[in-house]
Amino acid sequence: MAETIRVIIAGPRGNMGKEAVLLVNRTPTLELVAAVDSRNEGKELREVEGMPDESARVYTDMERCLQDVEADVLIDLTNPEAGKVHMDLALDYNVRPVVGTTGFTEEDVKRLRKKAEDKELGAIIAPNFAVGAVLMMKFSQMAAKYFEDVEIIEKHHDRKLDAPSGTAIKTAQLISEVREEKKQGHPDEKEEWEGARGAGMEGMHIHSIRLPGLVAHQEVMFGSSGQTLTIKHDSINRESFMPGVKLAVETAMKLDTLVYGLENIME
Ligand SMILES: NC(=O)C1=CN([C@@H]2O[C@H](COP(=O)(O)OP(=O)(O)OC[C@H]3O[C@@H](n4cnc5c(N)ncnc54)[C@H](OP(=O)(O)O)[C@@H]3O)[C@@H](O)[C@H]2O)C=CC1
Ligand SMILES: O=C(O)C1=N[C@H](C(=O)O)C[C@H](O)C1
Repeated sequence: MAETIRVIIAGPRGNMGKEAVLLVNRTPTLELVAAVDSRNEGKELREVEGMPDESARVYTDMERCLQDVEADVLIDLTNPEAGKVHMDLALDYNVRPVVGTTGFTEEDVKRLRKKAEDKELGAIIAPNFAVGAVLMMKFSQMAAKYFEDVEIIEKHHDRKLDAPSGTAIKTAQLISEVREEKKQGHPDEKEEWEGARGAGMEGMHIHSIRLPGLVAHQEVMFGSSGQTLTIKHDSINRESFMPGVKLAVETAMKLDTLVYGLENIME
């Protein structure tokens, strides 16, 4: 039988954290050894409303948790500020971080990769754990070889803190690997209302929509003479992300570097 992976979850009451707790709870090869929350210090997780029957202790201080508990992997699903601090601390304490939290810059990723490699630890930052979303990004990268003009439209629930989404940024980065920089639209185009053309990266445009009722959705729309191509993905619940979280936790145990993006570990 495979060895059990000891997991800490940061953000267990959040939309994603809740699903991650259920994932670990139902997976025999994973063991929840602690949770890091912004409240509920010292409780057992099962005493926290909405949590399953897990005896793992809740900490409000990540460093204290890492000092007290023997763990293999930290799953972080919090917010950009906390996520960065947590990831650094996990590496300090030889715990492999699997981070779904978005809002990491390219500089953050570079610095953290160096730290993971210095410590010979696996680490994963995945802007999107949904397999379909990863395929949508890969297909968009393929399409970008044939279409120079592209607009990314990402749509999320209105509780989301960061814009553009981590997925939209990653999509633009993957496209930019195969596409020459190009200013799109009319050369004399002028934004009459600031923001009308969205955010920009190397001439690509990213539009962020936030509405109650949405979960996580993205369309990558390409256009050339006489045709458009739209590649679209929808996550209609947070369970959609969990197979990717499990894959990332298992893979982090075998790596000695930081991987940014699930496409790098999907067979
Ligand atoms: N990679 C992926 O596939 C996905 C990534 N995400 C990303 O994951 C992150 C979380 O998303 P989501 O679950 O929707 O957000 P939520 O706001 O629902 O959950 C975040 C949780 O983190 C808690 N938290 C905040 N600060 C700390 C801290 N310092 N220590 C411990 N817990 C803390 C919050 O507690 P409190 O409310 O008390 O502040 C809250 O319970 C976001 O960055 C989002 O973009 C989301 C979906 C998929
Ligand atoms: O905040 C979210 O909900 C999501 N965040 C990630 C992102 O920023 O891309 C992944 C997914 O889109 C859901």
